[in-house]
Amino acid sequence: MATETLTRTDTRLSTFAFPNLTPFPDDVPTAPLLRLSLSKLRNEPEESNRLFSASKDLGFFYLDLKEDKLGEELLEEAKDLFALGPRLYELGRDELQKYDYKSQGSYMGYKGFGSAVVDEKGSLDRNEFYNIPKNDFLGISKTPFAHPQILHDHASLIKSYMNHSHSLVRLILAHLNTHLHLPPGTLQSLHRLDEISGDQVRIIKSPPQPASDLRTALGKHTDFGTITILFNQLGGLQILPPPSLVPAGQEPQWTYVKPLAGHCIVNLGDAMVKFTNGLLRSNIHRVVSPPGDQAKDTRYSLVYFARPEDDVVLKRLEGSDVIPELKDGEQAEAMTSKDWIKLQAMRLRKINADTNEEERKRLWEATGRGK
Ligand SMILES: O=C(O)CCC(=O)C(=O)O
Ligand SMILES: [Fe+2]
Repeated sequence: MATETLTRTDTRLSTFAFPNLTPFPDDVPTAPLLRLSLSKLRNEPEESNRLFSASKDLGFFYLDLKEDKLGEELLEEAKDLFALGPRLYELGRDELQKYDYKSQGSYMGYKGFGSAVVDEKGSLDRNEFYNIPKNDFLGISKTPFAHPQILHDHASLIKSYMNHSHSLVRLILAHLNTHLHLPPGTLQSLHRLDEISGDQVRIIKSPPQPASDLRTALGKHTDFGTITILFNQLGGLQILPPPSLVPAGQEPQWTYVKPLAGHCIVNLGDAMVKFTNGLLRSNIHRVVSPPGDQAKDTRYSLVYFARPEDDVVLKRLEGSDVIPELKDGEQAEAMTSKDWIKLQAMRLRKINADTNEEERKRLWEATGRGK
């Protein structure tokens, strides 16, 4: 009996800790994300109120996944996908480049290292990532892309992770739907698992940077979709807090989000801002070199992006007395989710080896993301 308990405890520890990684330094300021619990969210109305507050104030929160069946399945699968990451990138950049579908107008598949603009100076990114489309892995696409064999070898893990992430997203949407006083099921009906959308799993790799030349790995942005579920093990993610959360008289400072074992980080994307006419927040964030000694480690990061179905028009939702009205004379935008995500995902990747610095600066300027 004692042995059985010990074994079980050991397994749990290996799931919830960050083994073999340099700890996050304790002298670095960290962002004040609310810490919510999935198991409490299911039972306690106060936890649901905190979720709504976090979605309005910062648009980012931690979600403790422990002691919940869905949560623990996600933690287990996230751990397995973190183990898959290095094996995927072992294929090498030349091999992975075959799966870059930019020339076909798609952001799915591989994005090579240093192939997107990250700031107003026209600097290039310091990461590579692979976007695994839900459409392809759940068999919804009529014309799936080719993907590396190692992803197909782990298709059941990837599918299960997509299913579970999507369930978590729909649970969060159900809470938001209630607080927004929308007709029952409104948000969920725009995010059906089996419909074509830009949903994807992203596995990111950022190698250690030269200590004398630390740069932004992933440029500042808001996420374009609905809800992002993020697993971090090393620091590097930073948010710029909104003025409402900064003490009077101080300027907002980029602040690290400390990864917490057993938790995911949840953030809201632009679609939620458009659906709620600005009531909910999609906060600006970026990825830089991890803090302190963590900078020497290779950083992997795992993301699930949930986005509205392709045909959904991103505009204020009807039927709520909580969502602010459009101002007099203000026109509702009429872009579909498909067009919005594609525009945002591709605009900083419109470069090649010949694109000079001036052109890269202009591309950044055109995004309106500022300095
Ligand atoms: O790697 C991270 O922590 C964040 C990644 C991110 O913001 C993104 O891929 O949109
Ligand atoms: Fe992001």
